[in-house]
Amino acid sequence: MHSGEGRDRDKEKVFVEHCKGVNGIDKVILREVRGCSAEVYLYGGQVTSWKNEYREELLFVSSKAIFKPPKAIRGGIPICFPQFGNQGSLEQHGFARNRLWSIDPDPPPFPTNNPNKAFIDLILKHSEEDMKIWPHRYEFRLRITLGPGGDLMLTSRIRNTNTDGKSFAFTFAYHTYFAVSDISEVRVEGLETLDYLDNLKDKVRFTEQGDAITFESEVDKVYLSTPTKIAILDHERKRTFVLRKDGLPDAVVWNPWDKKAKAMPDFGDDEYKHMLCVEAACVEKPIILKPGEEWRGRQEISAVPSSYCSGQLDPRKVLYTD
Ligand SMILES: O=P(O)(O)OC[C@H]1O[C@@H](O)[C@H](O)[C@@H](O)[C@@H]1O
Repeated sequence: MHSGEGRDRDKEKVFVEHCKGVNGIDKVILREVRGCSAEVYLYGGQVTSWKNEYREELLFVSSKAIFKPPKAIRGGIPICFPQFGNQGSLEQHGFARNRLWSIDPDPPPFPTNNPNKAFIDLILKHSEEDMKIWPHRYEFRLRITLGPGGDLMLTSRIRNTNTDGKSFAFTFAYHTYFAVSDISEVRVEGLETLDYLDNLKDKVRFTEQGDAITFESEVDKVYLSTPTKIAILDHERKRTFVLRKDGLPDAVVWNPWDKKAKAMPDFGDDEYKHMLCVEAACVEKPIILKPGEEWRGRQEISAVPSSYCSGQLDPRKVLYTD
């Protein structure tokens, strides 16, 4: 090996480092030059950390999270596939979040002028065991990219590789747990006046009234056909998360509040105060793929100082223009 090649490889390592996480599970750390980073566990293909250039954690992971099959890791960005929630015959939120993913040896081409160096391609495929509960062949490719400005992008490509001519249907979510200072100081913009299914009321359909959404009790709602941008404003920390999505019409908003928190073994009693799930999802109308067809769903999240979004800018402009 030429020493130049070695140096290049060392440089690449700065952007993508393969190591071991909790319980010796394979983990990948993505880093960008300004100091931001993200961590991805191969177990679940799950992002478990996303930090800004000040090394502040932006995602919530429970102090009681269990990093061991069959439990999914409580926090970060679990992938719900091929079933969201309990709408179907599979375990809650499907099985992708508690399977061991692999590094994709043959990732699909992305635009060649892509300046991002901090990315990882993962893949999950049908196994003989899983075909007993979901009788389909598929390839699920997940690219996780940390942009130079610290934005975190997840792109999923799911292909039907059935050889028996059968289509399959699935629902999906990026179950993102945002870290917030105090849930009672948080506001979500972009979902007001929309229809939603209330999971706490037998999935009955309601219309959201009034202004931005705030939190004072348990929430478990699936907002339907939402705009592509949603903002989560954390007043106390003066931070706004902006979520952009593509191919994912719905958005789930979940906070378990005190009673449910106590009932979850892998979640601290008071931790509900410091998290909010806003999930880019496709729940109401399942995606149907014929053999050979591929679906693509993308989520991009960024964290900006709140002054950028609230007051100085018309929130409508932030949410509805690109
Ligand atoms: O405990 P789990 O399986 O990770 O699910 C957490 C929550 O996930 C949300 O997406 C669902 O809407 C809730 O109903 C559910 O309680």
